[in-house]
Amino acid sequence: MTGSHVDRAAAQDTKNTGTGEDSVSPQVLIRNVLVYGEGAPTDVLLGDEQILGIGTDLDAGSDAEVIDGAGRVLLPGFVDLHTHLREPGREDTETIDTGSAAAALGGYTAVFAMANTDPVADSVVVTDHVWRRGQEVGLVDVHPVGAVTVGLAGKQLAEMGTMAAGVGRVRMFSDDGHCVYDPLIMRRALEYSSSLGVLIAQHAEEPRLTAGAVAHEGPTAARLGLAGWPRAAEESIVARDALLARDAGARVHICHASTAGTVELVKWAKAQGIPITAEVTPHHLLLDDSRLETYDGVNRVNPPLRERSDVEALRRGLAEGVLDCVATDHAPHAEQDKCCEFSQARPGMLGLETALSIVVETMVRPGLLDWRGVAKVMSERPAEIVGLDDQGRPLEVGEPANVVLVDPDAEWTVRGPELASVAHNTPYEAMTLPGKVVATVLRGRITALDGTVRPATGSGVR
Ligand SMILES: NC(=O)N[C@@H](CC(=O)O)C(=O)O
Ligand SMILES: [Zn+2]
Repeated sequence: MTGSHVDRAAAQDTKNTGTGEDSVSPQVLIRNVLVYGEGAPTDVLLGDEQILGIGTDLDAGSDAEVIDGAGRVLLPGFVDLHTHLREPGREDTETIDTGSAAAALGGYTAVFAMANTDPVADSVVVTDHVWRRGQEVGLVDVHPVGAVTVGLAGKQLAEMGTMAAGVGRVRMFSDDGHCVYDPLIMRRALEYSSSLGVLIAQHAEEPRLTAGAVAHEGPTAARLGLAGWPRAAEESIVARDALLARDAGARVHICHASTAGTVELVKWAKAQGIPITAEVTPHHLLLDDSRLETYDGVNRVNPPLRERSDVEALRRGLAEGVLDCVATDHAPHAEQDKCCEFSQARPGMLGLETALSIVVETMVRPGLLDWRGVAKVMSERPAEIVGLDDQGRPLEVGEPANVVLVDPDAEWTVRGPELASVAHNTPYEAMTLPGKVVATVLRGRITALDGTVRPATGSGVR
């Protein structure tokens, strides 16, 4: 049994024996905070399930932990639709424990753990394990993503229905890391997903166009002698899948949009009424392929860092709502898999603990998003896209007590070894970034405060 369950049982006892106001058990009082960064400072009182009160001079009683919210912004807890936690299989790079810690420190109250583990999450045994382990750790809701095809091999549909019906209630399926390339398989997956009420998330990469590719196809890769990944490899699949979704009457979600053309295609598809959604990663909002000059493997990622014009288009697309949300594509890799020659380095970079700061740097500071906009792209839209009704909810009395407290003015310097992940492959090493998560609260329980994780009692988190 997890600590949070124990806490809830204790709170339940209080409810049963207490009287009147005492019967509610407040856990956390945040004083003088700007809700969504707007209006006048107010107090927010969180119970073990719900937001109990928003107003001035709230009285929490002696049980509650008080957090100073002055100068800080309160948002709904973040939801990440794209996280690689590497358990089972590569626990030398990340585990559900360490990844959950990174998520809590990054302000997340729910993450979606991608299926490219070993064994692949193509069966209910694996997806239920991921969910259960996440609940035991108790720092963030770890929703398993199921594979679309058996072994991510693209040949045969996985048992999506069984995974959706399991304890882990899989809501999203993806072969991420691989594209569901065969259009017939993709069409069947979309048809099946719409009858199950689940979502297919596509890693859009036309594999014949990217064979051997390690970097964005452009002048930089040409000069550095790196094999190029053309924009068309992504865009052709985005266009194809929009059309397949239209015909199937199914929703499709585009993982890690990286080109200006993808933004245009998603915009076009939405204008046709096609139920398409898309995410963008923090690294594609900040970094471009000039990073490759050093041949440092830390900058290798799929899809690759593009050109400045793509970065600008992605920012605009996110600001305008063409791109729906930010997803980290947190992808831990071992030192030995990153330090080698650029072309040999594994693609992927850490993202959970730095996502908010990159969004502040690329979207808030330039005036492209206000804090309500940040709540939309990091909490509300991702929760809506996967149909989570307990996350990304408005900060109102009676809504779930899943929140993140942000210091918009704090600056911090990123040091890979200080991050909670087992692996250290952050592309922001030694960079000073704006905006810091002060506290994360999941169902009224503080999971991270002032840069320290608060393990649930008995969770076994190290
Ligand atoms: N993004 C990456 O470069 N790598 C991801 C897979 C993926 O998201 O495509 C990984 O699992 O390492
Ligand atoms: Zn991917």
